[in-house]
Amino acid sequence: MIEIDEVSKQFQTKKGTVTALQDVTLNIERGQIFGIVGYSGAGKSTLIRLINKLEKPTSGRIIVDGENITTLKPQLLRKRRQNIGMIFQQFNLFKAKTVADNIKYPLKLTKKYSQAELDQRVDELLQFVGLSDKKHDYPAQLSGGQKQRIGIARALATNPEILLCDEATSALDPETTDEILRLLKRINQELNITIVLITHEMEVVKTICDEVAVMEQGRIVEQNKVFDLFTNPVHPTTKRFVHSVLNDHVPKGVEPSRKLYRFIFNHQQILEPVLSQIGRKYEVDFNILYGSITELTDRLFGNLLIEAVGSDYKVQFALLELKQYGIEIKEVDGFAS
Ligand SMILES: Nc1ncnc2c1ncn2[C@@H]1O[C@H](COP(=O)(O)OP(=O)(O)OP(=O)(O)O)[C@@H](O)[C@H]1O
Repeated sequence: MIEIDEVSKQFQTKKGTVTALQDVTLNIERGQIFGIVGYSGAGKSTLIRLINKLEKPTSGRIIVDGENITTLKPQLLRKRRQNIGMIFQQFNLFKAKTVADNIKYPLKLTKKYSQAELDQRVDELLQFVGLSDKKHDYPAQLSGGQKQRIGIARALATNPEILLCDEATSALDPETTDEILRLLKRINQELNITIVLITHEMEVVKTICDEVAVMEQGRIVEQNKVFDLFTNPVHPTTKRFVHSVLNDHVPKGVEPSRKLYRFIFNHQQILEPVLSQIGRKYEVDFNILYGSITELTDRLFGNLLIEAVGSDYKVQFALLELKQYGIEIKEVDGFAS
């Protein structure tokens, strides 16, 4: 649905040329919630702003719904933009307009609707985001979460097929963040809208994304389905992001001389008491030092830090048999992982 093809973007500044994006290629399929994660300055905002041509690429092509938007004439571009809604970290509501007028704004630009139709659409959207009672309020009378709901209602007004979210929950507390993420999930599932979101918070990716690209210094350093990226991160930056939410560190006070392993397993094995069975068979005690079971895109992901106590060769046999159950086992060498 969205193809970003070898896109680079440079900004000319007083201090010289800044390269914000370098040869970025990305394919975002219809119906997905696609996350783009990276630290500050990685190029996320620039990338998302290219999708609705708020920025123009220096080179490369951006194809949305089969159409090259990089070469679109202004009039057609205005029309195509109605198909792409956008929400922002700071909500970007018009302070002097009521909630209803904020939501009507993009519809009025199209000049296609009667007053009665505008009012009906506002009512529908307010009901969808759960704020029907705020219709005549001004943004200053709303909480952050409510402002973002209105931002979302406004972005959905023209019935877009794509919703771009620029750090949409970064200004919100964790509870409100959860509410907004649940609303985004509903938008994706009930309205079948493809969502592209940028964030520096891996928790957001973990909660709602299907697929994710990790950015660093203007490049995509890794891209994968969320489950695969969390269970098997490859690039050091991805590992740092993943570790930030999985808390899979070695607890303080564990001496480096002990035999430690990281066990990674999925839903199937969680149900089976393989660890105790195999431990008994080979006279190996498995001590769980740290464990987490995380839900990722509706699948469970188990991650245990385990000490194996037993003679070396029996431990090796036990580990071999555990691997046959599909458990991935990594030796934790000097606690570096
Ligand atoms: N309009 C601009 N003019 C000059 N440089 C820019 C401009 N926009 C972005 N940049 C630079 O491009 C690089 C990428 O910025 P961008 O805002 O896309 O990153 P980001 O990952 O979204 O970071 P943040 O989360 O801090 O916004 C940075 O070095 C930034 O300073």
